[in-house]
Amino acid sequence: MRIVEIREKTASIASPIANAYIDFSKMTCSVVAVVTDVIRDGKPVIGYGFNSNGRYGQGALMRDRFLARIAEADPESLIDHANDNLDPFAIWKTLMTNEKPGGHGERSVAVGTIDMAVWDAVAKIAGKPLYRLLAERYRGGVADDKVWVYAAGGYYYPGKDHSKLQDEMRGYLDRGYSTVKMKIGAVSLGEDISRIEAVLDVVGDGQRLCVDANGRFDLKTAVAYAEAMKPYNLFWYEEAGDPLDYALQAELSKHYDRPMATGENLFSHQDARNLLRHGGMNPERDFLQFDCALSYGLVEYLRTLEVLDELGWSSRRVVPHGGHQMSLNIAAGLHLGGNESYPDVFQPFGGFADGIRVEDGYVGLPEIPGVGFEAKSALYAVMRELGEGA
Ligand SMILES: O=C([O-])CC(=O)C(=O)O
Ligand SMILES: [Mg+2]
Repeated sequence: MRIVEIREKTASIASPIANAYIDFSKMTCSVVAVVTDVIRDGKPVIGYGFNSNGRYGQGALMRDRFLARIAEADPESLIDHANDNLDPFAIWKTLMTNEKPGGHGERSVAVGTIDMAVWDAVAKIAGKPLYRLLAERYRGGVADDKVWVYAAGGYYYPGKDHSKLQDEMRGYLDRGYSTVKMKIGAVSLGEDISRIEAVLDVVGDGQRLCVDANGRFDLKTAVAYAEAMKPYNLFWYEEAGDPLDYALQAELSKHYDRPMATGENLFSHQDARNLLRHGGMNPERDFLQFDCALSYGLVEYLRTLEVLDELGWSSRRVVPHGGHQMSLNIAAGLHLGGNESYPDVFQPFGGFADGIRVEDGYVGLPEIPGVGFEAKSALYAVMRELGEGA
C-alpha cells in the first residue's frame, strides 16, 4: 500500500461579499488529491481535501516543500500496520520534517489540506464514513447521528439593503436552520445595530442570531459594541478583536457576560492553549471555532482537543469555522458542539451532501466511505477532475 501521487490545484471561490476585514473578490483555495494504489470497487482509492476559506490557495508551499517529503519517504514508513491502512500521523510527521516550531500560519493551511485528503483516503480504505471511523477509534464507537449547524452569511456587499439581508435570513430559516450569523464591524456601530434589529425582526429572538466582527475592533470599539448588543441576548459575539490579542479578549469578557466565540484564526494546539490560558474565555459559556483545514488538519485537531480537555473544556463547546464536510465528520465522530454552514456562499466548497436536509437546525451525514465528497456532486466534479484527470 502506498501513496502513488499527490496532486494539487488552485480553485477560485471569489465572490463580491465582504466581512469587516476583507472582501472575497480574489479568494482562492487549494484542492488536493492523494492518489493511492489501493483498489476499492475496481478503482484506485483517491482521498480529497481543500483548504476551507479565507486563506487563499497553498499550491506554492505544497510544491516547494511538502509534496516532495512524501514522495521521498519510504512508503513502508507511512503505513499503519495495525489497521492495514495509511498512517495519518506518520504522514503528518513526514510533512513536518525540518520545520521549526511556532509561526504556524505560514504552513498550517498547506499541511491541513493534505491531511484532509489523507483522512478521506484512510476512511475510504477502511470502507467507512470518516465520522464512524473516528468514533470507533476515539469515542468508543459512539458517533452523533446528527450535528447542530447554523447558517453563516449576512455579509456586506454593494447594493445590499436591510430588506435583502432580511430575505437572506428568511431563506435560511425556510431551509431548516434555527440559528443564523451575520457580519458586523464594516460600518458604524449605529448602522450595524439597525442591521441587527432588521435581522432580529426576521429571526425573532437574539438566541437565534450570532454576530461576527472578524477581528476588526480595538478594545474600545469591542466594548462599545458589547454594551450596545447586550440587551439583544445574542447567541454569540465572534472574533471581536485581533485573533492573537488574548488580553483584549480577556478584558472584553469583563464587559460582556454573554457567550463569545473565537479561534478560527488560531492554527495550532499551542495557539489554542494560549487562548484558553490567557483569553479569559469561559468554558461554561463561550465557543471555540478552530478549523482543522486551516490548522494542520485532524492530526493536530486531536492534540487541540486534548489541550481543551486538560484545561477543563468540553469538546461540546467547539463549533468549527469553515462550513465543510471534514469538520462535520469531526463534529459527529468526536462529539463537538456543532458546525458552521454556508448555505449560499463559498460554493461548491461550502455546504454538505446533496439531498441532506437541515431539520430544526440539525443535519445528518451520508453513509458513504470517506468524508462524503462524492455525495456533493458540484464539489466532487471539481475534485474528480483533479484526481482522475490526465
Ligand atoms: O468571513 C469570513 O472570513 C468567514 C468567517 O469569519 C466565518 O465563517 O466565521
Ligand atoms: Mg468568523
